[in-house]
Amino acid sequence: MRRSFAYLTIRDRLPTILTKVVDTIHRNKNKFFEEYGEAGIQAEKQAISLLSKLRNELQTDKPVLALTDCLPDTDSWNQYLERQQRLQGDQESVSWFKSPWLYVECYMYRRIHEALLLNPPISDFDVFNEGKTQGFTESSQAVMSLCTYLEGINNNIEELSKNQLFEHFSKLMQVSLWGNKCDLSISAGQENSQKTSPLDSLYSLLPFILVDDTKRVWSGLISAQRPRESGKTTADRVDIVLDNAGFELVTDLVLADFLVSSGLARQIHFHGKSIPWFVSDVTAKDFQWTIRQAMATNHKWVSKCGVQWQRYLKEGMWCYHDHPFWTQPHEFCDMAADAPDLYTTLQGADLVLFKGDLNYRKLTGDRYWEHTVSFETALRGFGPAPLCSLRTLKANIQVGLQPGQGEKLTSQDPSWMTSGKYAVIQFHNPKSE
Ligand SMILES: O=P(O)(O)OC[C@H]1O[C@](O)(CO)[C@@H](O)[C@@H]1O
Ligand SMILES: [Mn+2]
Repeated sequence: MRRSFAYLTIRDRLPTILTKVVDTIHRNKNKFFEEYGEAGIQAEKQAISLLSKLRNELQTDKPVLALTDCLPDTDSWNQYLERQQRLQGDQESVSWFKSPWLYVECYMYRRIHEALLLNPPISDFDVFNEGKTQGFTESSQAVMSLCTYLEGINNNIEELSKNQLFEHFSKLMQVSLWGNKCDLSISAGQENSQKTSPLDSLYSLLPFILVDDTKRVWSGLISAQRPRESGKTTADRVDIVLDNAGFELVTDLVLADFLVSSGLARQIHFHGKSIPWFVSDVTAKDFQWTIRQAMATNHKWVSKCGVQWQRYLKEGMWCYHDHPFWTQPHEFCDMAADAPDLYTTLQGADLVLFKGDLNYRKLTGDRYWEHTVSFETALRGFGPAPLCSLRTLKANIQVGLQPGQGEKLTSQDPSWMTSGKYAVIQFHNPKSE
């Protein structure tokens, strides 16, 4: 694994992220003092010392330790560790550099959370909050042009033909896809916002979409349409398994708005993270903050979108959920056994959109599959509902390509799988295969 992308992530990117976390906590010392007095200062010191210890364990390849906090998922994490220890033969060998990349990377974020949880006055401090809010603020131009575009569609949505609706659907899927470039984990927390209008670049980005199943996704949604109580004929529910806050979340909200206002779906269920995760992932707080922020923006169409989104939530057309499974290291083919309630929830959807790279790694079990292996094979039975991954490539894994396509890409651009420059819109319908 030396020199591999996984190795370099653990050696370089994760310690950098931890150093930034320590720095963020330290910079907020005065705030903790103002809020909690001396207890706040003690908590700050204690959390920093736990995080420094964590960084040292990582850098010196120490064994992975059991969690000591008491969250509902603590036991499950510790059982997962025991399973790894059994698989690898002994306790010592489950260490940072000798364990699956997906596991240790998820574990690091869970340990960061533990360090705060063990220091009660500051336990709900989100160490990644600043970066996420900054990501939104710095993308304001792109947010404005996107909301203006949506207003243009919504304005005469009743008059649009099926073909015109498909064109808008396809564009907004692509916007949401490219929104995934803006994550803060790949850049180790370095600013990574969207400066220009994504709509203007869609055409020139088309050659970078390696698999584009948009038409299949569309057909799936159309075939799920039924007459509803409202008098409209729509599919019932689209679920969006969110990835990053900031610009990406806005692209997802815009897509969700379009799905509802066009009558393609009656309801949208969003799935976010219950703890701060992979630097920029959406938590309930980020979700609410983004909508409030949009409402308060001094731009007619952005604030109109914000007000509409709030109304959708209030009236139940949109709902937000989180589930501890999303912040565990499990591959999604384990979901039916390890989180049956979540699996059952997803089964109620007509379509589940999985945003981002980490979700792709979990969908495909983060294995080095041959590039020509089908998406269905890599899912290994996971298929609660028709599903689609919208992912820019940021990890050494890609399935469902044409024979020779991967080799050609490697010869043209050796970092094609990790640069975030390429993307896929990859669909699987468990019901039709
Ligand atoms: O936000 P995303 O798209 O899931 O990306 C998360 C990033 O974190 C990584 O796990 C690397 O740390 C990559 O897979 C990816 O670059
Ligand atoms: Mn992410």
